[in-house]
Amino acid sequence: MSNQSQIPVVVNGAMGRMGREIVKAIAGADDMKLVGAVDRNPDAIGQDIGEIAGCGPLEVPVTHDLEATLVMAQSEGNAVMVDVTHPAKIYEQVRAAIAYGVRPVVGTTGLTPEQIVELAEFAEKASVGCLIIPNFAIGVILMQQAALKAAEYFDHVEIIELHHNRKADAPSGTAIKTAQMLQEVKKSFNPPQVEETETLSGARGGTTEESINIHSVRLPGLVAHQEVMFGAPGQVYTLRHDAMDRVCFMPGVLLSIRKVLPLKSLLYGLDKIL
Ligand SMILES: NC(=O)C1=CN([C@@H]2O[C@H](COP(=O)(O)OP(=O)(O)OC[C@H]3O[C@@H](n4cnc5c(N)ncnc54)[C@H](OP(=O)(O)O)[C@@H]3O)[C@@H](O)[C@H]2O)C=CC1
Ligand SMILES: O=C(O)C1=N[C@H](C(=O)O)C[C@H](O)C1
Repeated sequence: MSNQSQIPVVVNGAMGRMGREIVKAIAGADDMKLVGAVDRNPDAIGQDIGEIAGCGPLEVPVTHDLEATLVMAQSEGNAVMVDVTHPAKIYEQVRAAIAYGVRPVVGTTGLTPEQIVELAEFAEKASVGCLIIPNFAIGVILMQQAALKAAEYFDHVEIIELHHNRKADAPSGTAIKTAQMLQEVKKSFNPPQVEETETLSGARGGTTEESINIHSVRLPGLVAHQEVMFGAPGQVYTLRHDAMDRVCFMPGVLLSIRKVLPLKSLLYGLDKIL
């Protein structure tokens, strides 16, 4: 495919676990070209991100200057920024990308519901497409859809998410999105059966607006896993997804890059573009 018709993509957080995998996936996609690799790691500045990611030279040096990279990407036209960084800076980074007309595909989790609403309003005003995707793995979307079906029949549900212990945010963006999706059945989950006392604070996990308890486990050795457990008298129905390798997220990342281009507003969740 000619360079002209390739989608220019910036990866923010390119040195990270997800960032490196995404760099490789873009390098292997005929219809995309990596034009920028941003990371805050000072040791990597100027190094070729292709060499770092292990897919050979791409002639894209790592930079810490997101704004300059967005300006350059804007001049390419129809550009996309994939963000896989950290909850602390994500809101400002997505706003900046929208302001420069570079369409954000946000893998970074930790945005508050209020921030998502504000970004949606900003994207709409700017007529710039934006995707916030708490989980790029198709198996997770299937698990969420199965959970939505089960929620029609079960009134009691809890979510257990398990991740590696380098994860900054808890609970996971996936667990929050799963609980939000169950709102669609319009019922109040987990009606109390007894008056509960926590003798150890947090023992029952965090409780969402939907009255769903979320429990977060962090251990080395884990990658990204989630269980949605439904209970009813005499039965327990458990749905589980295991991400064994970050490669499972890459088809969803590439799909999101392609699907964000024609959008003029913000969509939240991979299910919205399947
Ligand atoms: N949507 C999905 O399917 C998935 C989402 N994620 C999410 O993606 C994010 C990244 O995860 P992961 O790759 O495991 O994390 P890592 O810590 O491995 O990578 C994050 C990278 O971004 C860098 N970084 C942090 N803040 C900034 C910033 N403001 N600007 C530029 N670079 C920055 C980090 O540098 P340093 O090392 O110096 O901190 C690091 O190199 C998390 O929010 C995670 O929840 C992860 C997997 C799947
Ligand atoms: O930090 C991670 O690793 C992951 N984060 C996302 C989340 O918070 O849901 C997606 C996936 O679970 C991996």
